[in-house]
Amino acid sequence: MTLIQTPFDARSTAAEVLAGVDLSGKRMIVTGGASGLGTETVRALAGAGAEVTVATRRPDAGSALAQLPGVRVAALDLADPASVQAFVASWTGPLHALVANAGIMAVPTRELSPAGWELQLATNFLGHFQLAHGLHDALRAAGNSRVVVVSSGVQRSSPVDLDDLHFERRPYDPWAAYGQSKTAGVLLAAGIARNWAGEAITANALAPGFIHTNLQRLISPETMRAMGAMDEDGKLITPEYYKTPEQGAATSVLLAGSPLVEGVTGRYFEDNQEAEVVAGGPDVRRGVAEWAVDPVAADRLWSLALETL
Ligand SMILES: NC(=O)c1ccc[n+]([C@@H]2O[C@H](COP(=O)([O-])OP(=O)(O)OC[C@H]3O[C@@H](n4cnc5c(N)ncnc54)[C@H](O)[C@@H]3O)[C@@H](O)[C@H]2O)c1
Repeated sequence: MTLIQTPFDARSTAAEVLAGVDLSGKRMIVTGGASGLGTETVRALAGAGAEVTVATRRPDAGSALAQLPGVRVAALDLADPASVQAFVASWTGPLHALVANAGIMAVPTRELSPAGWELQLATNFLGHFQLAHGLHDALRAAGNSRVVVVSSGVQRSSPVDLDDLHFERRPYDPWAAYGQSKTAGVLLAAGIARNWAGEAITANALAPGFIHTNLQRLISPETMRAMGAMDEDGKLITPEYYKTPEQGAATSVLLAGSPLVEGVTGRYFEDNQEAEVVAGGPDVRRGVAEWAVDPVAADRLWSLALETL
């Protein structure tokens, strides 16, 4: 399979990726759009003319973005099925792109969502699964639509344990739970590509790179120091390999709006390029793990997630 290449690289910004692209008339949703990468994703998509809904747990946090032309803010708590249902019920008309960007990382102890699911899986994967299914008709109605799943390089470290999704049988580990939820995101894109093929709905996943955002707030200082992102006095350092939020949002907007990936589906991107399939492992630095694009795992996870609807 030939990997898809674009003229952009790790340092390209979201605005650069969409330069000259006209998204007027396109209706898009960015979950978790009121902070970090989501905000830059919203800015770039709206800057290219799209009508963007910022789906956020705290609508007041999106009030500055709501001043931008074409941007509106709506309440959504992905961990709460009733909130997802209410968001879906309030949506009318077609949907051209759903950017599944919201996420939480490394919750220190095992927490459960209102439905009794492990919180990182519930937020990062199951909530987006429910949202995509609830918006399926709207995606179909657009005639040509895209689902973009913001995953992470940690998909290379953690397969999904299909027999113990919620850490009921194995000891809870904050990183294994985050990694599993991000692998599940890649499998979600694969599942949509497989199950909704023929409906003109494409789905792709991506890793944005490393970016200082609120996401790291639950990481221990020891881990931040080990990552080279904090000094001995607790001051944040920006290592060479970190991106700015504008660069971190670039691959999301490439997949949501660029004509360069028209019709592309079921793929995984890093730094604005499609990445190759690799054997997973904690020391692997690039690519998508075999277990994150395994069609059998995608189908099994799809079936398990359907049971939660
Ligand atoms: N920053 C990085 O280095 C990095 C690396 C890899 C992947 N990612 C992924 O990028 C995405 C964006 O993260 P970010 O770095 O901008 O962090 P962030 O914390 O700024 O953004 C995450 C957003 O998700 C929202 N969110 C969390 N729980 C939610 C819920 N239950 N319902 C609705 N919204 C919820 C938060 O309110 C926030 O707006 C995440 O999916 C994250 O896993 C980030």
